[in-house]
Amino acid sequence: MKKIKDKEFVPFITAEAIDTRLQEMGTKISVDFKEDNPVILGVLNGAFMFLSDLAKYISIPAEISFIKVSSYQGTSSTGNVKELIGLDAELKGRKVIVIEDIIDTGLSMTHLLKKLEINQPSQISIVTLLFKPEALKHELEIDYVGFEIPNKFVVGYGLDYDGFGRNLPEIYQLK
Ligand SMILES: O=P(O)(O)OC[C@H]1O[C@H](OP(=O)(O)OP(=O)(O)O)[C@H](O)[C@@H]1O
Ligand SMILES: Nc1nc2[nH]cnc2c(=O)[nH]1
Repeated sequence: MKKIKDKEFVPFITAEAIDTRLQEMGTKISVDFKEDNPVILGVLNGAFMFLSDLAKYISIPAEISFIKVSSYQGTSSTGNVKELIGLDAELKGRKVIVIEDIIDTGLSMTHLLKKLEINQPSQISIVTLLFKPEALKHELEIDYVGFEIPNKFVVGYGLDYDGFGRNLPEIYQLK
């Protein structure tokens, strides 16, 4: 059991299970983008730990950068998504790989894709560590999913509850 602020969380995905899955994902991405010099864009804040660990298993030349969009406060969606900030890589004609920690309703990713498309990349692929199929409200084609999970709030491994819990090396589920 893990108490974060006022809520209790139970262990859900171990650090070992995450590492094993990241090896598989990194290997697949390395094969699929071998010739492409892709631009890998991590979505802050949540994806910082996922991308830093995943990147170690990506063995091909790739540009890595981070961008930021935010829509969540506490444990439920506020529905309003902020602007995209921090995009410094040239995307025109390039293959872009977007790295998210979680796709829940799909609102953030839908919004982000619209913003990225303005920059005319040749392709955008979506990678997410966690995906809640039951929560999805916006149609999305997700190319690489680490774990499909039930529609329950999770923290750890980059994911926060009110800013806390991101540093936990494993993932916990709301009790
Ligand atoms: O599919 P959705 O329902 O839109 O939810 C997913 C989004 O929520 C989280 O970000 P958040 O806005 O909490 O920002 P953070 O990454 O800084 O924690 C997560 O990183 C995704 O971007
Ligand atoms: N921490 C956290 N952020 C989210 N953003 C969307 N869904 C979630 C979730 O389950 N946990």
